[in-house]
Amino acid sequence: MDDFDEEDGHHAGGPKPYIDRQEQPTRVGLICPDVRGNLSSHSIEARQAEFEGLAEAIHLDVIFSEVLRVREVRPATYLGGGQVQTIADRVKSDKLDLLLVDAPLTPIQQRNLERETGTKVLDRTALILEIFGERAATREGVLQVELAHLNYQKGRLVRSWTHLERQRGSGGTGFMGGPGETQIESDRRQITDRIVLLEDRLDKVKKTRAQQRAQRTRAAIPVVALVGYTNAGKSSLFNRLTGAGVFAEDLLFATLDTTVRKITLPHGREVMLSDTVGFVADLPHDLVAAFRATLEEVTDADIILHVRDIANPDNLAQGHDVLKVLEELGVSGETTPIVEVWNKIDLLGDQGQALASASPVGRVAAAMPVSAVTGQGVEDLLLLIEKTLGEQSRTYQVHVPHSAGSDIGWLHSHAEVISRDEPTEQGSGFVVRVDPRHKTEFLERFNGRIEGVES
Ligand SMILES: Nc1nc2c(ncn2[C@@H]2O[C@H](COP(=O)(O)OP(=O)(O)OP(=O)(O)O)[C@@H](O)[C@H]2O)c(=O)[nH]1
Ligand SMILES: [Mg+2]
Repeated sequence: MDDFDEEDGHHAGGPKPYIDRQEQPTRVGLICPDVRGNLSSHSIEARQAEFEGLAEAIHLDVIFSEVLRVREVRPATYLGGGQVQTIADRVKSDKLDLLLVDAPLTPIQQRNLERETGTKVLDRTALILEIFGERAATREGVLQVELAHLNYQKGRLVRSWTHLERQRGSGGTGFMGGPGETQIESDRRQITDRIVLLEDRLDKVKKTRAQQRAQRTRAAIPVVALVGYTNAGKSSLFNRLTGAGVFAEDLLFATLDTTVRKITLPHGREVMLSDTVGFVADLPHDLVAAFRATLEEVTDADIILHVRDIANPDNLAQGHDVLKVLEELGVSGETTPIVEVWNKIDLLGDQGQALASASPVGRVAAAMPVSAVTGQGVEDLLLLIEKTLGEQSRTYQVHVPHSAGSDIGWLHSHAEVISRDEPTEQGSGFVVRVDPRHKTEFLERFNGRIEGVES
């Protein structure tokens, strides 16, 4: 793939997916604990359906999926004793390879559950990391996932699970059937070393990206970032707007890497549109942190398009989850205009009624119902993007003397030059459009030479 694999003799491609497609599919049981007093805004049905979707995202064979009422979380096993026993029986009778629990399990809970059920147990975070591990394609994605993986793994003693161990062979850093217990201590030291190494490499990746972004900023092309819950339709919309063939599928976390394409808005203005990784409820902190480099497209965006699957009954709670992740990234409706895209309106029975009762989450600049599949509303969305950008930028008339060559250069690289008068002896008059991010510098540089402003 690239040089970094040889560099340190580590395995290629970061955490290896443990599923061997030659072998039989992994038989899993899903447990969705419904904890009393839990303040989740998602309905338990939505959570369960999503958890099944996550398992299917890496093609696990879901043998059963059950909601278990938990009156009180037990520190030792999370679930109640009777429940654990029932599950253990089920593991045997259904010949399960793996149990997935939709909860944040402590390392101790995970170990005890594994011991008492006699099978490998993974929690929600581990499953999400496993999906990301399988999906990561670019060098950056691989680095980020591996870093998140290692940070998660560091605090856990991973029990060897011989069957999986045999399936996946040796040498992976994935924790599905991770290293044997005897190795753990030395592994832990290696993990820490590797974390330092990865962070260093990600820093370099970040610098490259920063340079690329700086070039775009200099070219004054605004960035419009698509964000949203996984499966909301970001990539479908991206493809419709750009004609690009980005992978879009009914699959959670279909997209992992950011893709950027230039598009032209109806009145000729160009913007960079970026498609990004989807968010999900309880996205592991380490993962958000690790993906910061990729998500810098979002933190730097001039406009955020928050894509919501308006036909999903759970979409309001999903919308709030997205705002939470954005907040972790330091982005909100206060810092960046957010336009909500209410996608999948083709799936609504009574569109008028459904949309009348829909409402934006958080502070938004505007909302636009669309269908990425039929194209309905998409043209209006482009106009809305143009208008929102226009509201932010201002048009100025400035006068620049011939001696100030560098100022003319600055205008061409940082602003949009709309027109230039015939030069006179005193210099030239320009009409330029300036984005908010360049406004301060513009006002300082052209102080005293601004002859008119229009918004
Ligand atoms: N009916 C309908 N389906 C849609 C629409 N937009 C997207 N979809 C479907 O929704 C599924 C998810 O679409 P994607 O574009 O992959 O969603 P995404 O937000 O990029 O998902 P991730 O990359 O997994 O975060 C696909 O099966 C799409 O065909 C729409 O407007 N109407
Ligand atoms: Mg996508």
